Amino acid sequence: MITIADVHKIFNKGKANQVIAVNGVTLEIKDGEFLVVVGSNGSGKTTMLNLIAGSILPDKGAISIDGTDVTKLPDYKRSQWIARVFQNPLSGTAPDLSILDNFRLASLRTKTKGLSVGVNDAFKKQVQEKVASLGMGLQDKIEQPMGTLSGGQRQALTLLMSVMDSCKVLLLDEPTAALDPRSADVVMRTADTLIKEFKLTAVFITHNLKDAFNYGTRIIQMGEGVIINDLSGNDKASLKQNDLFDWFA
Ligand SMILES: Nc1ncnc2c1ncn2[C@@H]1O[C@H](COP(=O)(O)OP(=O)(O)OP(=O)(O)O)[C@@H](O)[C@H]1O
Repeated sequence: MITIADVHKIFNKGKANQVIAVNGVTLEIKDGEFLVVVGSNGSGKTTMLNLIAGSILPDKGAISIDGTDVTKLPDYKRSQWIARVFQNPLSGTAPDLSILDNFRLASLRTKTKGLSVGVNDAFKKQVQEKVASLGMGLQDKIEQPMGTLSGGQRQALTLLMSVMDSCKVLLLDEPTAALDPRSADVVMRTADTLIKEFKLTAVFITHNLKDAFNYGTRIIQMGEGVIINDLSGNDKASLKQNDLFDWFA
């Protein structure tokens, strides 16, 4: 469970260009919940994600993960719980290294989920099987440098690598924004499968209302640094796509 209690974030405090990016958000994200976050540009979505990840610290309020108060912990100390996939497919992988070596690096990061670290054939076979599960035909290219792959292929592999370790929380910041519709679809379906398979708690920021409608167990809308809509369970399931468009009217 992630608990966010009355969290505030102000940039350039006291200066002419002060921005209240997050203005007192209180939110409990349950274990296994797949939370979709929508909202207009500048409404505070990425700031909220950064606060959960620890890449920025709040000015006020508290954040805990699994009962541990992480409010003052920097991001590298929160990485035992949290994996993150960014909008830019170039983030998160080493372009000059092969797919296989990128998996080796990822498996060294923490204790792995179902993959033993190694340089042997067994490790290679395990990586090939994992990569084959994406259905992108990349299992025959695992010796190829990561930088030679398309954005969609890289993003799908980044997802796979990010959930291999013992993380419980997956943060997705517009992971498909730079992808063509077909690749975006593959990446979203991969994310959905991995979230369910590893019983992850996920927070997914998107401007794509179709994805916001199709994925997730709960949806919130942010506006001017606060939560202005919050639907889960049957309320999320019975939401119509047009209702979602109306949120932005
Ligand atoms: N490092 C920063 N320094 C100053 N202002 C910032 C910083 N980061 C974010 N802001 C401001 O905080 C507000 C919220 O930004 P944030 O990126 O969280 O919004 P967002 O909802 O993710 O927007 P978008 O949909 O455009 O990505 C914006 O006004 C933004 O300009």
